[in-house]
Amino acid sequence: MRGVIRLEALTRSYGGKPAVDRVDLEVAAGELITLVGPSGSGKSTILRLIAGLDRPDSGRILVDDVDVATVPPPRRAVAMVFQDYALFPHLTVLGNLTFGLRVRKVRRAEAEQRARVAAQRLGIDDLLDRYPDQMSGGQRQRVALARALLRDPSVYLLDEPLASLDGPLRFATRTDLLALHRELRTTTIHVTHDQHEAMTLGDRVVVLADGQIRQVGPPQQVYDEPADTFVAGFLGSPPMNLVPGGGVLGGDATLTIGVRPEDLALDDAGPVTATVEAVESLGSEANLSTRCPDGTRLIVRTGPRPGVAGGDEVRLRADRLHRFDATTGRRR
Ligand SMILES: Nc1ncnc2c1ncn2[C@@H]1O[C@H](COP(=O)(O)OP(=O)(O)OP(=O)(O)O)[C@@H](O)[C@H]1O
Repeated sequence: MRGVIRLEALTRSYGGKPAVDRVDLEVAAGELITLVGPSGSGKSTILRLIAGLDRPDSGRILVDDVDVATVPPPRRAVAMVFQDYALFPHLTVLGNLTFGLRVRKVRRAEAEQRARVAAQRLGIDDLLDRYPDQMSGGQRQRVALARALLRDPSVYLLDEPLASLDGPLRFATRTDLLALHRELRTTTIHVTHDQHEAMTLGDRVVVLADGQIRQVGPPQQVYDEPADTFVAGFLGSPPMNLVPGGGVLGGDATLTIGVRPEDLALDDAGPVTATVEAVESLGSEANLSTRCPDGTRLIVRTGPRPGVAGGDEVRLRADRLHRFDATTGRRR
């Protein structure tokens, strides 16, 4: 089926250290999947292996049920978009968009017609005569996306395509990406280390650490039921409070107890006593940094204007706890 990707025990090492370590993953036709993980966790390497820009040491990559090992990069049914656009500086937007079509012997008039349609879709049809250095980062990224669109691939591979955009533009482009995917339903693998993108963009999210998959699932599920303490600490900002042994949150030495900042509340009848060390006000909400008598630090998310200040003693209630094995870190 068009757009199905299967990775089987995919492995790639550099200098004896695995960058991608026995990764198994199946991406369904039409799915938008997000790879997240800290810097160096192997996200880009996975994309480069699928695109054929690098070769695995072992394992298989199947695109549309075909083992792509012997298929050279230009003939793979994938289009990759990088963070740094990789546009030709000496060509106009129209030139950049039609270049690949012309190489594939599409006639000029048809190539230009198709380029105009793609440009319209991404809202850059008034920029066709500009050169890359006459555009903003956001506009260049749209050109890169339009160019990927023109390849009509089975699979899009997006490597942090929004990373160089900021603020409202990043939000707008993210929304556009989602709309585009809803319309085209082309299988997309999207790499990011941005929390918001991980939570909002994908049908499923894949959390990577040290080249290995830690968890795969719908974003909300991964957030609500992290498979281990790494995933628990990685998704969420501020991250989940993790207390080895449970301490003030109860539990025992075989457990690490986790509680998300938003699951802690100020409550005069709450069982946990703590001292406020700092209040970080974010306008729509506030984060309190608190410390318990046994030294445990707990971050608490409250609404705006929590009515407490540094030095105040408060009582806390935990509404939802997560239990992890103290030794393995796995969810229990
Ligand atoms: N060409 C290469 N030569 C040597 N080591 C490499 C090469 N490419 C990647 N690595 C190493 O492989 C590991 C994974 O790198 P990769 O770029 O896939 O991580 P990433 O998760 O995409 O990181 P980032 O978020 O920083 O882009 C890192 O330790 C990196 O240093």
